[in-house]
Amino acid sequence: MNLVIDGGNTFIKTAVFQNNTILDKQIFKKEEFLKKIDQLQKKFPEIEESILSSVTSLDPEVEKRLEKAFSLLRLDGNTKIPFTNSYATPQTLGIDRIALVAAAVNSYSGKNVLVIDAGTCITYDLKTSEEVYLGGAISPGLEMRFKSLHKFTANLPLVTAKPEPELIGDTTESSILSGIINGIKMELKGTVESYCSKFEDLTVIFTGGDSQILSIPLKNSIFANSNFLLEGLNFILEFNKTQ
Ligand SMILES: Nc1ncnc2c1ncn2[C@@H]1O[C@H](COP(=O)(O)OP(=O)(O)O)[C@@H](O)[C@H]1O
Ligand SMILES: CC(C)(COP(=O)(O)O)[C@@H](O)C(=O)NCCC(=O)O
Ligand SMILES: [K+]
Repeated sequence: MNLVIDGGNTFIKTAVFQNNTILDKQIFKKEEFLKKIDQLQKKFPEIEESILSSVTSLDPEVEKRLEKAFSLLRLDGNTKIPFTNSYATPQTLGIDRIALVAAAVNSYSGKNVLVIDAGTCITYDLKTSEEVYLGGAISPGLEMRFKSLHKFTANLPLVTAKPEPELIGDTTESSILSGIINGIKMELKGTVESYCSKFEDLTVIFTGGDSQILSIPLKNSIFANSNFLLEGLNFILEFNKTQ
């Protein structure tokens, strides 16, 4: 039984896997981490291995607790991975993006895949049909855009996201909702189109905490998968057991 941990810039996500099936999934803030580890250890005493991917620094006590409770694989730039990483600066590559590409290898090997993860940032990652990771893009996430409009202007309010805003906003709030949510959707559609024109038979995976509210029409080659990064971490953990 495996415990996989995805430490993002906003939330920690964990999943317990048994034979590639998720038995439990949690999403929580960093401050709750220690309590959550104890709860998971009690609920799933059969957990033996764990993998940690964090894009931010964690409380050293957390890592100590994880190492004590389960054998811990820390995902970093040196971890063995099931694909060729041709990113020019592998040492600065977000390890969350490594996990997303591993998930693409696991579920769609032999295919060109674009993985879009809408969280604190929106990341775009391209894996070729030959299992080579080329890179992609990093764009400000949904909340970041609301916060930046508020923080970097004199009078704009901090608006809370609402689904499906009208194209033409006729109030300050609806103008901001349209500019941000419709703007991101147009970014998503335009980016998918650009990648589709460069890579034939492209599979697109849409994931991340904001993928629901930012959902775009899922054509036959676009799939939503809220557990994609967690699946990628489990695949890397299983892959390293065979190395
Ligand atoms: N349970 C939740 N509570 C609050 N916000 C959530 C929740 N699930 C998803 N979200 C949305 O997901 C976003 C964070 O997505 P996530 O992929 O976890 O980010 P990251 O991986 O960068 O930490 C938040 O900005 C929020 O809009
Ligand atoms: C871009 C990210 C902050 C995304 O993190 P997230 O939205 O999952 O919190 C993370 O992938 C990162 O820190 N990347 C480092 C720069 C790079 O990938 O080139
Ligand atoms: K992300």
